[in-house]
Amino acid sequence: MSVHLDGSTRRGDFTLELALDVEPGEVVAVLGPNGSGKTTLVDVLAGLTGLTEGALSGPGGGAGDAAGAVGWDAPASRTWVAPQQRRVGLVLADPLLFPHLSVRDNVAFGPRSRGAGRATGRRTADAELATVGLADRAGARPSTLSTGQAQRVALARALAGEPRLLLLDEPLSALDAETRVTTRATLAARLRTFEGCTVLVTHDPLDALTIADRLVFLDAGRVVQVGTPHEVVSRPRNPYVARVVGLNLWRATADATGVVRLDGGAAVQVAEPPDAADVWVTVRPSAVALWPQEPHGSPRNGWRLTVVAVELAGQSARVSLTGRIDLVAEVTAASVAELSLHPGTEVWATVKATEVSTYAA
Ligand SMILES: Nc1ncnc2c1ncn2[C@@H]1O[C@H](COP(=O)(O)OP(=O)(O)OP(=O)(O)O)[C@@H](O)[C@H]1O
Repeated sequence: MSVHLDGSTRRGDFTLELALDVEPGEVVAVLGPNGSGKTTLVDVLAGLTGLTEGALSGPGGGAGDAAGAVGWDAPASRTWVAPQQRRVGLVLADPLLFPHLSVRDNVAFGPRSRGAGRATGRRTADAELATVGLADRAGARPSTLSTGQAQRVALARALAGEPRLLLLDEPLSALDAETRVTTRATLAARLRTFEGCTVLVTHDPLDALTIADRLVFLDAGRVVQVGTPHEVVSRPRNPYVARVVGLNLWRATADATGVVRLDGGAAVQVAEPPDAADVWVTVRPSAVALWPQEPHGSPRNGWRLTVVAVELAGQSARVSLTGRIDLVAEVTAASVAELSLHPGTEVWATVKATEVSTYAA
């Protein structure tokens, strides 16, 4: 049974207002800048914060009403289901394992607190630990686990309680880069067989793109874009979303002759005239070429711009430029040296018309 939220809540001056559906078996990733309301959303779903308006419904708590949705929170009708009755599993950045219990007893805690006997609780725990590759650490104390193992135990503990809604709030953010890769893979594999609803809050686009079926972007307490990873990557509709997926994005208007003019004035040559007047324009950073002087030759878009920042990552670099337009270019590390790219350097940036994509805004 799905989770359905359509409502708002207030925290001080901040208002979170959104509609969100999560289907069984679906993983929805929630992304957004700091302070956009991601944790507030998790708190609302978990029952730690109440709605001020609207309604939230989720799967029924007992085995018998598993097929039906029940109202979890609706201030107008004074409906309120307490957090412990919502069948919600929660995993945070900190695994928060009980230090005095073995790994097995940590994981058995969920089923035991729902009334399972000692033997059943331990059997459930062992089965869950096996699914996250930790069957051999069942007897260990949490203090002897690596950070990645501890987080996998936290996931097993949340799932051993057979939640209908699993909330993962930055579950990988405290891990180092290498551990993050392996833990992400374990998480993705485990979630593929989880039949309940999952909401994953993350700052990392890679988590969202590799684990989630659908992405929801929040900004200032509102949803700014929803889509599958493919839709979001190919057609961002918000500057924050474009930054996350690493694309240059502008709003623009197209006239009857097909000339595309960016908000801010610069005209852009495109290969195919857009089929709408109001459009989004995108350019991949790797499609931007940088030159010391104005290049001559094939028709292309060219602007004289000033370097604002250079970020090196391995053999490539992202170069932020400003001037007639703001643009990010991705060039080789060798070009950074050849063109002496550093804040203040003036360069020519060019983009072929065939590398400019447009779609209706
Ligand atoms: N208890 C509170 N009282 C008043 N305001 C709050 C409270 N908790 C959060 N806020 C405000 O609500 C807004 C949203 O916070 P929230 O923690 O949901 O954002 P977030 O997207 O999770 O941010 P981050 O990525 O930094 O964790 C912020 O402006 C924050 O200052």
